[in-house]
Amino acid sequence: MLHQLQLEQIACQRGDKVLFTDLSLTFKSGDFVQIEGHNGMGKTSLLRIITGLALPLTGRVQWNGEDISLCREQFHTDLLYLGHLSGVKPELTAWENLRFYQKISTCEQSESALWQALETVGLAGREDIAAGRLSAGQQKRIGLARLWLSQAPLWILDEPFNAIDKYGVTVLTEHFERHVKNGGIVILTSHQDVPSRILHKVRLDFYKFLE
Ligand SMILES: Nc1ncnc2c1ncn2[C@@H]1O[C@H](COP(=O)(O)OP(=O)(O)OP(=O)(O)O)[C@@H](O)[C@H]1O
Repeated sequence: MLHQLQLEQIACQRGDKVLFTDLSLTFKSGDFVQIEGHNGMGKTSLLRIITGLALPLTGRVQWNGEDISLCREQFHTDLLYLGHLSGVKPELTAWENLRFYQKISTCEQSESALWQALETVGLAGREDIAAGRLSAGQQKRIGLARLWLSQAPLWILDEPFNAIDKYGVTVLTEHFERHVKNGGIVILTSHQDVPSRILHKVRLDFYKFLE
């Protein structure tokens, strides 16, 4: 199935400040997109609007032709959002964190897939240590391991490469490319260069609100 995410004339306000206006974009199956912009430009705010976690000042977000507020359940089945903190619970081990994710989402449910995901992100052998006692990069990898379990077509990722080493960035990027080649959509923010030839960039500065 082909998917489409459409942003129509989005304006975003945080506090008393309008960050950007008139943002209209369409993302389709096969799109791998990086949202670019300086610190504080509104990248995280935009991702939160796209996921439905925040409301735009004006405009609307549509998933497969329907407003996301009207197809909430389907949209959340189709979406994997990893925010800055990736939702990792520090008191649970890597294994328990992923098991919890399997329980609460429509994703690959088998235990062998869980072990494979841990192995792929380099956490095999550390699966029984509480996440809070792992390094920042290892904690980040627990969150990212979900990308190897997820069956959601739409991946929205806020700074997925933060704290990830160079080899990890390559492995992740290849995984994103595979996902979009299989009909998925990947939208991410990153302050570092993403080593992909199929990546498109959207500069948020172009939509900056000018007072
Ligand atoms: N809870 C909040 N209340 C009011 N203003 C906020 C809040 N959170 C963020 N902001 C402001 O909104 C603006 C955009 O923040 P946002 O986190 O979306 O930027 P960003 O582009 O993702 O930044 P960075 O590159 O530093 O991660 C910033 O100026 C910030 O101060």
